[in-house]
Amino acid sequence: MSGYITEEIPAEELTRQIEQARELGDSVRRLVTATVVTDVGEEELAEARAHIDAAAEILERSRIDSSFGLRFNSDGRLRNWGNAVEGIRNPLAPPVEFHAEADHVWAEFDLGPQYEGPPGLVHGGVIGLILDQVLGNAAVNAGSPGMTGTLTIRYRQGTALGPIRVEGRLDRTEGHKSFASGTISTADGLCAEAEGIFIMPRWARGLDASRQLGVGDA
Ligand SMILES: CCCCCCCCCCCC(=O)SCCNC(=O)CCNC(=O)[C@H](O)C(C)(C)COP(=O)(O)OP(=O)(O)OC[C@H]1O[C@@H](n2cnc3c(N)ncnc32)[C@H](O)[C@@H]1OP(=O)(O)O
Repeated sequence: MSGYITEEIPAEELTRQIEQARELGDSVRRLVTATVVTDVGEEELAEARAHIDAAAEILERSRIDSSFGLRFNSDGRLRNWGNAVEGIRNPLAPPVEFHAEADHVWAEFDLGPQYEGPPGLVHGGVIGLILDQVLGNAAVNAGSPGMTGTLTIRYRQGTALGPIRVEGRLDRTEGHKSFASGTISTADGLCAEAEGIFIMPRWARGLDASRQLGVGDA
């Protein structure tokens, strides 16, 4: 399967690259938020756009031919910088930093105005995106990774934009299938709950366990 890449970047250099990636992602995330809520006049919009286009031209001077993929470094670190939920260099990702406990994974983070669906509330698709990842990570954390086969979401109440908490856990496994569940909540209480079936695909069943993870730690 393409997109799974092995690298040998010296540890110190990789640490520096990770810092730079986070900084770049954070700067563009700030830009995305500012773009949604800006109220400046026509002249300032034109000025900002010229700067943004100039920055894009610099970044485009050299680029990889595909998406970022999943990169395994020789020191054991994994990079999934393009991941839509936790990719540090992906400005579409919040990004979410998951914490792994013995029996569940969790994260707390803010969803800004770029994630709006109904006015003031998080878009339902964004909720699905986040629940997919947290349930998937719960399966990974429990040692039973897989790709999403089925994801069922119950939206209990609107999720206000701002701080949220997500949790996921592996409930049971059955052959190549992992059954996981999880929630999204805010200060208003439980907002959405999900159940998912994560399946180790046929093509991955013979691979080394580290190659089946599909999530990065950087
Ligand atoms: C490398 C890891 C990355 C790990 C990635 C970790 C990160 C997770 C977070 C991100 C998650 C994603 O976004 S993943 C991206 C979104 N998902 C996808 O693109 C998946 C697309 N679908 C597929 O690739 C495939 O259909 C699979 C992998 C779901 C299943 O195909 P398969 O590999 O051929 O499996 P197969 O042998 O037929 O079936 C195995 C068992 O699962 C059942 N089964 C098959 N499909 C489904 C289904 N949709 N929902 C329920 N159950 C199903 C079968 O009945 C069978 O049960 P039995 O007879 O054994 O009882």
